[in-house]
Amino acid sequence: MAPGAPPTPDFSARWAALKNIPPFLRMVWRASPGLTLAMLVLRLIRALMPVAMLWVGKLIIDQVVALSALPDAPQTLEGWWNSGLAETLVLLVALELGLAVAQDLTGRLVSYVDAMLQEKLVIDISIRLMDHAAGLDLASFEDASFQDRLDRARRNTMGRIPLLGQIMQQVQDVVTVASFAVGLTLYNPWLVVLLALALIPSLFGEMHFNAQTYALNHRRAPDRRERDYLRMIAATSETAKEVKIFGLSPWLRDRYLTLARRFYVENRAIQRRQLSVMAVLTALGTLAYYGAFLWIIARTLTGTLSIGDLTFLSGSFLRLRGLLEGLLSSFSSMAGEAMYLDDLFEFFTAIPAIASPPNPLPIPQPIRHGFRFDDVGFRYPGREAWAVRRMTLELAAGETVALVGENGAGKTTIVKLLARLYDPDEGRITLDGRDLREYDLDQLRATVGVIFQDFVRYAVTAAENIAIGRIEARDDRPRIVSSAERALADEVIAKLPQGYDQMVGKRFARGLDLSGGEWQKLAIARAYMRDAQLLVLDEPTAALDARAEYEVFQRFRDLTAGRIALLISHRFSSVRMADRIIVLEGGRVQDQGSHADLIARPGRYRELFELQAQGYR
Ligand SMILES: Nc1ncnc2c1ncn2[C@@H]1O[C@H](COP(=O)(O)OP(=O)(O)OP(=O)(O)O)[C@@H](O)[C@H]1O
Repeated sequence: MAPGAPPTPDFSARWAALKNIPPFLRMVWRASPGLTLAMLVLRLIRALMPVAMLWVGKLIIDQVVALSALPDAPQTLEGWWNSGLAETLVLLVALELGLAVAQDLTGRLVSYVDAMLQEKLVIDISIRLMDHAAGLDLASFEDASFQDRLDRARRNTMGRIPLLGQIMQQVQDVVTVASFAVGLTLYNPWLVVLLALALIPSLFGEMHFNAQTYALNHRRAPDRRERDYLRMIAATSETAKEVKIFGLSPWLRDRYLTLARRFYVENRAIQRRQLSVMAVLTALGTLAYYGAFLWIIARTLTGTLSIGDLTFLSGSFLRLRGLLEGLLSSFSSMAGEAMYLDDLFEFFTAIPAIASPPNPLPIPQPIRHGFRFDDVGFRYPGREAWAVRRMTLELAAGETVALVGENGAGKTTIVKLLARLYDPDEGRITLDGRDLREYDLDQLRATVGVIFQDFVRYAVTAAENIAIGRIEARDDRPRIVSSAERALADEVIAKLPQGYDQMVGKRFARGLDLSGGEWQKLAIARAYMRDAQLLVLDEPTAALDARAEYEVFQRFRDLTAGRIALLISHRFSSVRMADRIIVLEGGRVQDQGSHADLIARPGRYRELFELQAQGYR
C-alpha cells in the first residue's frame, strides 16, 4: 500500500495486510520469548481438547448403549460394580472429567499469559515509538501529515494489541478445526466440504466491511485530530481562561458537533449495510448446517451410524460450524486489524534527514574560533518565503552577541540552524572552519544550550524542571541549587511550600502553578545546568520586567564568560551590554556593531532604540 494513501476497500488490501503479521509476531517474540513459547504450548494443548472430549463422550455413550442392551445386565449398582462389566465405562468417565478440569485450567493459564504478554508488548512498542520519534527531525513534527501518521501509529497500534490474542486464538482454532475435520472426514468427507462452502460468502462479506471501516478511519484521521483537538481545548486548564472570557464555548461546541455528526452518519451507513448483507450470508451457513444434520439423523435411523456416532458427529458439526464461522470472521477481522499496523511500520521507516555523518568530528574543546554563517539561506519545509537569506555572520569564541530585529526577522531560525534542528538550504554554517554537518550531532546539541521563548513548562518538581537542562545530573542537587541561584530562580523556589521538591504546574492536583516570570527563571536556570560552549537565551525573558531582564542578561554575560553567549530580546535596554549586536531585517544582517557604534550612526538600530527609549521617558 502506498504510504499515506487510504487503502482501497477491497480484498487485496486485506490480504496484503497479512504481511504485517510476521513482523508483529517478531515484536511479540522480542517483547518476551518465554511468554510467547508458553502461550504457543498452552494453545496447542487447548486446541486438541475439544475433539478429545467429544470422542471420549462418544465412547461413553456407545458403552452405555452396549451395556444397557446386555441380555443379563445387572439390575443394581452393586451388581454392576461386582460384575466388573462397567470398568471401561468408569475409566472413560474419569478421563472425561480429567479433560474437563485440564481444559478449565489451561483456559485460565492462557488468559494469564495473554494478559502478561500484551502488557509487555505495550511497553515494548511504546518504548520503540518514543525512541524512534526522538531520533526524527524537528521538521517532521512541524508537518501536519507526519503528525497524522504518528497519531495513527500511536492510536492504532495500542488499539491493535489484542490482535495478539486473536492471532493465537486463530492458531488454536485452526488446529482444532483440523482435528475435527480429520474426525469428520473419517465418516464422510463431503460433510466438511459442505460446511466450508456455505461459510465462504460470509467470510468475504466480513472482509469487505472491515476494509471499508478501515478506509473510512484512515481518511478521517485529520478530521478526527481536529475533533479531538476541539474537545480538548473546550475544557483544559490552559484554555479555560480564554474560553470563558471570549465566550468560545458555543463556537467550539458547534464545530465539534458538525464533525461528530458527520462521523456518526458515515458510521451508521456502513453499519446498516453490514447488518443487511451479513444477515443473508450468515443464513446460508445455517442452512448448510441443518442439511448436514438431517443426513446424520437419517444415517442413524437406518442403523449405519451408532448413537455414539450421532452425538460425536452432531457435536463435531456444531463445534466445527461455530469454529469455522468464528475462524473466518476473525481471520478477516485479523487481516483488517493488521492493516492498521501499516501505520506503525510505516512510521518506523521514517528516517531522519539530520544525522551524524559516518565518521563524525568531535566538537572542539574548547572552541577556538567560533561559529560562522556563510551566505546561509533557509526556507521552512513547505514555505515559499525564505526565513533567512544571504546571511553571513560570526559568533566568535568568548563573545557575547545579541540578536535584535522585528518579529519574523529570523532570530529564532538562526538558533535552530545553530543547533542543527534544521540544515541550511544554501551556504553553510561552520564551527572552527568545519561544516557543522561534519560534527557529531549529539555532541553538537550538547554543546549548544538553548532556552527558547516557548520553553516547556514540565509538570514535574521545581528541581527536575531545572535539571531538564542536563537531565543526567538530575540527582546532583548542589548543581541544581547553584544553577537556580545564578538564574535568580532560588527566590522563586524559596517561596514554594516544598521548595525544590515542589511539584509545579497545574496538570496534577499536587502541582502549584507559577507566574510567567517565575517559570522563566526556572527555565533560565536550565541553561546554567549545561556545560555548553554556546549558550542561547532566545527571549525566555519576555515576561520579566525590563529591570529583571537586564539583571538576568547581565548575570548571564558574566557567568558565561569564556563561552559564547547569544542573547535575543526585543528590549534594547537589555541587549546593549552585549559585545556585539547584530541587527536582522527580513532574514538578513542589516547592521552590526557595539551599542555605542550602532547608536552613533543613523540606522534601524538607532531608530528603534530611540523609539523604545521614548516609551520609557
Ligand atoms: N516552524 C515554522 N514553519 C514555517 N515557517 C516558520 C516557522 N518558524 C518560523 N517561520 C517563519 O520564518 C520567518 C522567521 O521566523 P523566526 O522565528 O526566525 O523570527 P524571529 O525573528 O525569531 O521572530 P520573533 O521576534 O517573532 O520571535 C518568519 O517569517 C516565520 O513566519
